[in-house]
Amino acid sequence: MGSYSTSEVLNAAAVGVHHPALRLHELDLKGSMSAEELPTTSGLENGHQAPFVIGVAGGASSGKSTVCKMIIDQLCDQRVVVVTQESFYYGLSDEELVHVHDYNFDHPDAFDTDLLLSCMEKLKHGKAVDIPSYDFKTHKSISCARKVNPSDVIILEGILLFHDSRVRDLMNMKIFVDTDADVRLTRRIRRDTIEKGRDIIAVLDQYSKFVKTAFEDFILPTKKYADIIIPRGADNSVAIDLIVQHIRTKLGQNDLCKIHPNLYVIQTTYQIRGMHTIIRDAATTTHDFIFYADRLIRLVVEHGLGHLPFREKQVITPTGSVYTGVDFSKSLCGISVIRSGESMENALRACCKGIKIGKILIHREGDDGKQLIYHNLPKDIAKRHVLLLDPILGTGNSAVQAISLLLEKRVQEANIIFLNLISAPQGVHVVSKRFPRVKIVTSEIELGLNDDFRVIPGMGEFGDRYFGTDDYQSSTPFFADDKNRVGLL
Ligand SMILES: O=P(O)(O)OC[C@H]1O[C@H](OP(=O)(O)OP(=O)(O)O)[C@H](O)[C@@H]1O
Ligand SMILES: O=c1cc[nH]c(=O)[nH]1
Repeated sequence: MGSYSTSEVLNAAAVGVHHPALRLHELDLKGSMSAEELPTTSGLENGHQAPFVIGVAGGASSGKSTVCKMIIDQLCDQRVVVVTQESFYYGLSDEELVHVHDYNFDHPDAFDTDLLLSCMEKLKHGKAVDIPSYDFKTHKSISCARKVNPSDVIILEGILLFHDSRVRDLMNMKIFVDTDADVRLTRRIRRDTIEKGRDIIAVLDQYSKFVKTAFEDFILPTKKYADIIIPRGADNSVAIDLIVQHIRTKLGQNDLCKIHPNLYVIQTTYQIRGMHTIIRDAATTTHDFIFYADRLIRLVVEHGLGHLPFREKQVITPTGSVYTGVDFSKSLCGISVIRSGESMENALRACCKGIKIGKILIHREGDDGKQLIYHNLPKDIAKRHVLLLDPILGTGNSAVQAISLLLEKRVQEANIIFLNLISAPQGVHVVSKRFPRVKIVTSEIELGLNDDFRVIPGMGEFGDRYFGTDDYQSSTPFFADDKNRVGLL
């Protein structure tokens, strides 16, 4: 870790001052989103938003893959895929194999760049692709070896990625990992002799014959195309933090919490991403959908409860010691928005013994209009903190109807915590603008809404999938014996 803080470097960059932690060429640091620039339907094509493509180039053993890994780890709440240029090595012919030591693997002609371009074109248009794999032992290419799905962020990594202008043109951000030649050579010797068991003379021979000259002739000249040059590669964590901040800004998701301080997105983990992957998959059975939605709901409910006020409380432990803790808030209730919100009642009951739960029914008229048609709320609701339950925040119309009713019943705006599984930025914007003191707790922020006002990527019609009333899963049994799970409509 260098001795510079991220904000120090950002400030330096923002006012155009050179900072030694990174060299900025064209990085647009003024790109943070205002509320008006939040993703809208028009920014999305058939529900697909073009991925952010990052190119990471630099000499062999410069630490490119470690830089990529650090970026991926920090972007763990985004869908990120890495595509390596090495996957696009041409396989060697029998004749080339005989003279493999004379083959220049560091030359631009060693790569099937046309195939790389066609794969990237598909990924950029939101289509899954089959990527080849190159076997470093046999020097053969295996076509269609790995399926890569479209993602929010695509990282392209390789020594010669900036050599071909068509490949460069694919990239939203170009990073050059600039590591000293002696460090690269030392790493190469260590990797090839210790990890690959190769003879040191052969390694040095290849280095001086091909690797060094290719770096000077083809790789180094492409450094000028980089937007960001990272000195010291993966050791430069300040530069990597900055890059991640910039990507987040461009994706426009993290900023939502800055624009709306009432929005709380639960800290993601790979477990949470895994659960989301299952419930978002159209092929998931009703049984699995319920199981994983329930797990996620429980996490959101627990997180939401953490926003309730508390009083300090001391207890005596079995060892006779004093434990200073807190006492749960007692005056609360849940209000579920029929019917999808009812799926969240069990989790709330499991966390808050004996909690009162009221209901609100909002009727959807057409695709956008909503009308409140029924409610049954605790009589003393005005004195309570209210956990409003509805797994989907889309346009925000239903939430606005529900919250308006609660305010009519004299619930304090600051006493409302709206719990949901997924929130579209549009809904967050609408609810927060109208009710800035209502807290919104969610597990993921979505890309936006489609032309039918459905959340995308979303999970389809939540109520139908949870209560088993959707067409494509109608043969799957659901919990007809559980009155909470048979919708009330
Ligand atoms: O933010 P909005 O655009 O208003 O969308 C969100 C609403 O849509 C869903 O209910 P839906 O109307 O699908 O009814 P259901 O729960 O009965 O299936 C969801 O449970 C919300 O209530
Ligand atoms: O995408 C959406 C929008 C509203 N309600 C849902 O269940 N899904």
